[in-house]
Amino acid sequence: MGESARVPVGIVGASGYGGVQLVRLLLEHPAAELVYLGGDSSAGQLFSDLYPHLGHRLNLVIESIDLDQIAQRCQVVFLSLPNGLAHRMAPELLAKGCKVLDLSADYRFSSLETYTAWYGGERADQAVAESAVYGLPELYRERIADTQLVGCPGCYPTASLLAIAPLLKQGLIASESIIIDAKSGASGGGRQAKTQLLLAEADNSLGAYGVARHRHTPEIEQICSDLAGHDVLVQFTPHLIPMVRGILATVYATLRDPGLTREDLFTIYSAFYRTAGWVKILPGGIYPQTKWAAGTNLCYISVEVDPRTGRVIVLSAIDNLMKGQASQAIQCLNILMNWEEKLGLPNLCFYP
Ligand SMILES: NC(=O)C1=CN([C@@H]2O[C@H](COP(=O)(O)OP(=O)(O)OC[C@H]3O[C@@H](n4cnc5c(N)ncnc54)[C@H](OP(=O)(O)O)[C@@H]3O)[C@@H](O)[C@H]2O)C=CC1
Ligand SMILES: CC(=O)N[C@@H](CCC(=O)OP(=O)(O)O)C(=O)O
Repeated sequence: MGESARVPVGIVGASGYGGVQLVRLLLEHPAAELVYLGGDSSAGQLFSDLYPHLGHRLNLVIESIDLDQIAQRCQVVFLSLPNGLAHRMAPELLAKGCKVLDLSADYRFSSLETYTAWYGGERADQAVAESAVYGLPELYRERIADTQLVGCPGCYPTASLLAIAPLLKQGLIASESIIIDAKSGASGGGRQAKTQLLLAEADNSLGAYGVARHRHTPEIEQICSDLAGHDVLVQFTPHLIPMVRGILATVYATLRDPGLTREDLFTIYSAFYRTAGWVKILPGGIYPQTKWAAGTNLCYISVEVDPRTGRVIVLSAIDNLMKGQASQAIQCLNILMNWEEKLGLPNLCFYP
């Protein structure tokens, strides 16, 4: 593909953790050209002053937000902002012809009533929200290819939904029995200063948070309900673990047929994800480690059965900043633009 054929792309919220991952990936992307970086408190600064290790590749200044300017210069815009901001920008960018990929929660919900019940704020863009497609390619690839607005999933929902989708889609579990126990590294909380994410608070410790009320619960439930064809509630408990990157979700559910074996489920999962190059189903007895996914767009899954309890146990590991956020958004970009889905996406972890 020639240099002139590259599609101009911008990132609003470039200084954050999602932003810098997008920058890193787009600099290596053969079909996209990074032409615009936007921000708030970082506006006016050279991106390389914030992230000097990328200075040899990038000489862009972070600009304050001017939607006219962005739409004139960019064909595709990533919004990597705190929740509650994208909905003030996306409708205008869409009206001006841009394709938009929102990494926040603003466009993950088809019902704004659900969104505002969990996230608060006022919304008047129900029609735009309904036009958005949930950006989990393994489940909604065809719809992503056909939209102008992608609501990219949260990190815990990505790990959890990939773990549970084959079971729900094929009616293999009692849908009211789903329990998700998940652990995340501290980068899940973003780059802004938060006391609980200080090294002295988070190191040498493991604790749950958001118990029975985390905002990813309704997001997981929305997609589970879509897969099952009826309303599904889940029990979801996240934990903060003293590491930087990675999520491990352990999902428990009761099998409708307690005679199903680990080998049966390995076959079912392998078939379900046969066209999904980023989901790796591990052979029996091998359980995923978060570090295997670090820096990649991969999701490692293993499925186990406990014949004593009749439960299935699914383990799912991703990098929260990659498959859980930025690289999944690039995967969606590739689909949206009708490019090869693997363009610009790393598939080898950087740990030994
Ligand atoms: N971290 C993760 O693992 C995941 C995060 N997400 C979601 O992705 C989004 C981005 O997350 P993350 O990168 O972690 O967040 P960060 O806190 O690291 O970054 C937030 C970015 O938003 C910018 N920003 C804040 N307010 C404004 C504003 N008023 N106008 C323009 N820019 C603004 C900041 O710019 P400046 O520095 O210039 O003020 C910064 O670049 C969030 O919605 C998050 O919930 C989704 C999946 C995983
Ligand atoms: C460790 C940590 O704090 N994780 C974040 C994950 C946030 C995320 O994935 O983003 P959205 O808010 O866009 O859904 C949390 O639990 O809120």
